[in-house]
Amino acid sequence: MALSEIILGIVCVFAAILLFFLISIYNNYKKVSHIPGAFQFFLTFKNIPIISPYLSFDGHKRMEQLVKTHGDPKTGLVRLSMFDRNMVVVSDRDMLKELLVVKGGIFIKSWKLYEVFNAFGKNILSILDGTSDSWKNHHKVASGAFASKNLEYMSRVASKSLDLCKESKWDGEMEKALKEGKEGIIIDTNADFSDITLDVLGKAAFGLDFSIFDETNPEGRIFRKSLEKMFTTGVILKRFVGLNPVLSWAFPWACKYTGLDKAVKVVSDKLDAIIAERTREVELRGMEDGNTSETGVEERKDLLSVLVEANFIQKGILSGDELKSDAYIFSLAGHETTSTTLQWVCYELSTKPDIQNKIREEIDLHLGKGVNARAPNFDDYPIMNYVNAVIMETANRSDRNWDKPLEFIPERYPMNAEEQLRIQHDFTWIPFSMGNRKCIGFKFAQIEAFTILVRLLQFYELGLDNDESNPKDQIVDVPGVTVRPGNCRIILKPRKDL
Ligand code: HEM
Repeated sequence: MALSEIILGIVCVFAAILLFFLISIYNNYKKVSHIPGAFQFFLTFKNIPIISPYLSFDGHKRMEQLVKTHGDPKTGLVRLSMFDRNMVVVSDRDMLKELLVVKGGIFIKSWKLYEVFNAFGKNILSILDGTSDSWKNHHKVASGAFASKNLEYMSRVASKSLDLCKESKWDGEMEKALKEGKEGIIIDTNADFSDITLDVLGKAAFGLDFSIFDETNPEGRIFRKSLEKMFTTGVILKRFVGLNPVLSWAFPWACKYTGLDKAVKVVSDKLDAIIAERTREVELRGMEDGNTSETGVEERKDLLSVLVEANFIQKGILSGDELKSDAYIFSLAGHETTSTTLQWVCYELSTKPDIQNKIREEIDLHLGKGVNARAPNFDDYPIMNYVNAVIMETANRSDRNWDKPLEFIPERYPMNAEEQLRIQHDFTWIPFSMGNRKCIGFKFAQIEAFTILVRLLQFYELGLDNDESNPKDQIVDVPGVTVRPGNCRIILKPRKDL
């Protein structure tokens, strides 16, 4: 075959692909042509010179900019073509209410997005229709699981997890740094908060020690590694191979080759064993309609145990496999999200010493200072409103609901727990979504972030090592399930006032 024929063949293939894309975009455009607002193209390639500003809207800042510059002037609506489907960006409070509450039964979730979470079958997150009996059953049982006894237990675990990271990692590094005349240590916020929140998750969600800060529980470590493989390799393979009409034949082979098969088996077997054990225990305790009989079996408070118990109280409306799938999704939904929130809070506080001092004053006032200080707990959460306002402010970025949205003003929130809760239900603050598909773990996440942050600030002052006036040293958005701060070097310094 002549070279010219090969080149012609390649050109034809590329032309066919391009034509396919253009037809897909046109077909998709027809579906949303009646919606106002700009129609933009979305690609995640960030570094294509000249065209990347028009093709990449991945970070939250870029998305905000897009809504502002190209959104429908009245509502902020923007339509994005994702080539194989459309995305409509909605940021208007009334519209969100319409979508998530009034017409929540019509706007069901997208199959393509949520199928990747069905490693063990459908679960509370991946059931598309929030009005279906199946979702209602999952929700009924899961709501019972996020009970105060679990949250109270989790906050004790969270405080200890911070201590464990401090003792096993930061203390040693700090001693060395101080000896060398440095004022503190630079921490890897992504790795360290990920470790802390994963430690919390293992203990408070499964009653398992993942052995993150020591080597004492090899079984826990294997489980954790397998879980992480499912979160990363598993989700990516399913999305780009398993659900790809052209490549799906290679999915079983890819699972075997990457070791995903083994990881899924480890997680599945362990969750089955825990669920069977906890079911036996609940039956032994004779739980029914919330009454506990005295049988001597100690009551467990981790999420999975409380989930099994809630299912028992609901007369077993979920099967063992459904419980397993919910447990898996709790671990996926509840890990990176909280870690990311903490990373952004630390970044904000490290650049705002006044707010950091104010938050610490509230902490010291309630928990004492120095050797007399006690660790935070569940009961402190509704009292320390400034800490919560700082966390809420970090997660808030909507100029359709707030004045000066890009300025960091925790004082914009009411300083009492009831009022803070009210604005979490009226669409002025929506990081956990709204309506019946609102994050079921929102209180778990808020109390966890609260506890870890308070404990951290009891020991340290936070500073930023980046020189933000240098464009090359600025914090960048790293997109993932959530957007985390990249290139962020937080300095921990021992508190001078202790
Ligand atoms: C800062 C931390 C968190 C944020 C910002 C967050 C945010 C969200 C959002 C926006 C949704 C709606 C997603 C969708 O419908 O596709 C959601 C759903 C969900 N979240 Fe969270 N979440 C956080 C922490 C947690 C934690 C700690 C857990 C569990 C331990 C959890 C469990 C869930 C579950 C099970 C759902 C599905 C609820 C349903 O569809 O009925 N989340 N979360």
